[in-house]
Amino acid sequence: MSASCATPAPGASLPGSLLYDAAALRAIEAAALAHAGEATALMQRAGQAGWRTLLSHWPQARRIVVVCGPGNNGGDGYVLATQALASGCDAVVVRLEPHAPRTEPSRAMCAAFEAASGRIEAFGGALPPADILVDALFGIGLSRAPDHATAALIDAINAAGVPVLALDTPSGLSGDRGSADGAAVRATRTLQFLAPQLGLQTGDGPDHAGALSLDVLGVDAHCFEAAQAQARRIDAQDLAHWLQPRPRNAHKGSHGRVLCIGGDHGTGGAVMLAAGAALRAGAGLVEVATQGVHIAPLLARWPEAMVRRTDNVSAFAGALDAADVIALGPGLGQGSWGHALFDETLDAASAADTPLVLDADALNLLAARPRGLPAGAVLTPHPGEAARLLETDTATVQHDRPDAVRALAARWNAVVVLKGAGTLVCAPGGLPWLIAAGNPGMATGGMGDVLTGVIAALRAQGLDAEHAAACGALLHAVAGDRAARTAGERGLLPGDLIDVLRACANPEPHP
Ligand SMILES: NC(=O)C1=CN([C@@H]2O[C@H](COP(=O)(O)OP(=O)(O)OC[C@H]3O[C@@H](n4cnc5c(N)ncnc54)[C@H](OP(=O)(O)O)[C@@H]3O)[C@@H](O)[C@H]2O)[C@@H](O)CC1
Ligand SMILES: [K+]
Repeated sequence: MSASCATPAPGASLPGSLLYDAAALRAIEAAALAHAGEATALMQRAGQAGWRTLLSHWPQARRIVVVCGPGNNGGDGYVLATQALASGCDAVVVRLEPHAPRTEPSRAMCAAFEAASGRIEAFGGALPPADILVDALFGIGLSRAPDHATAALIDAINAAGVPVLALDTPSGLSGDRGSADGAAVRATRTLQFLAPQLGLQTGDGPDHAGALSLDVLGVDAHCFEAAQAQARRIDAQDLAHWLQPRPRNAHKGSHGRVLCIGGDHGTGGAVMLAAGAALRAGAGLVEVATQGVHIAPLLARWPEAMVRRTDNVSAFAGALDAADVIALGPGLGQGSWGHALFDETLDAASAADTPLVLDADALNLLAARPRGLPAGAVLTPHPGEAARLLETDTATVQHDRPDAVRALAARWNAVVVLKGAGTLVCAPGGLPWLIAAGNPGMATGGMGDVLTGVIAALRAQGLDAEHAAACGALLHAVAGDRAARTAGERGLLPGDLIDVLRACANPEPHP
């Protein structure tokens, strides 16, 4: 294999930024309190940051309704409401009877609000008229699904038809897992405190959190050393880290040879998409092993590809030997043809240690007939395939995507790309990568085939399995966003991504 993309040397700095969970935030908070003293000081800063955020995004708002819960998240809300009053706005706190403040600092902030003649209303089924709602019900202290009365309050927030600013976390959503066990606020914007939470950026997180802001509350940088990160977030800016300009004396052999295997009768388009994506993502040579009936249309679309008919399985042994990377699965099916190709390919790849990218039916076949994989394999399941690979159900995977991707990587000793909103990529025992790009237009048949081709092409160009998977998932998502910018998300096709892949795969180098 060649090296036209760069895998960072061990210890080299990695792109992106870190994401955390509630335990990490507690550790940062403890370090900050040990350093700076009082909890009320941090709460003051949090509420003031909330007020600044509200003012900068909704400067016209005059009627401000703050929904406060019983903990310190509620305390932040009382500070914000007090600030709003001081600025001449009409600020009202709404809360459930059992949600009177329970912590020392939130009691103090509630008392300060009342001392400033702030009004507190008990929620009786309807919220007062508002230009904006502030969600200060629960933050990182959410410990269970909201009960009936709390769910009614959350439903009223979501039904109010005005912008919602959530403090720290949209109430009801787990900032660790990216899922909700019951009712959860759908915010227009969420202002996170201290450090960004992983759960706001994967699964249901983006739909509930809305736009994201962060305020570190003036906490000293060393306080963050105590916190264990849960993921590394990468976005479009980070592509240039891996996709450097090519050396001037490169030749096609420098960029590796990808073999795409799949396309049973009726699903030939899948392997064509994978091959086209591999070509556009920069593979030096792309060969396709498929049913003979697909060869003519494939060559009409991609004359650059080499083809191998596989009506007879033994006919493509030479292609297996020659490949630097094998992409197995697009359109493979689970019939006898697919089974035979699956077995033959895994045997050959294991014997020769050829890097594999497995998708679609290759994953279903693997789940049905578990076997060891050669080192450095990449699996790209959607949540349903992930559930089969973990012998669980899709809801369980989506309930805790970070846990699922770590478990998959450990179970299969492979790099795993768990697709869906906030795609996660994880190597065995590694820190997951969070792909901060992509859009719901990409939830269309064939998008996964494009991803498979992209990852295989990057692997062929010299990235190791983890970096090929992370960079490939990012490149795929960035291409999806670029294609959607032209004419919208609805109706976006995998072929639209392939059309823009080349432009995305050649980012401007960092200065
Ligand atoms: N980290 C920091 O440095 C800073 C943190 N700050 C802020 O503090 C927040 C964390 O505060 P927190 O620990 O008091 O937790 P919080 O989210 O208010 O909720 C806990 C309360 O809710 C209750 N409760 C939970 N679930 C419930 C349910 N389903 N239904 C009903 N009740 C439920 C729970 O009751 P319990 O589980 O104990 O019965 C408890 O009473 C953080 O997100 C940030 O906004 C900033 O002030 C400054 C810097
Ligand atoms: K909240």
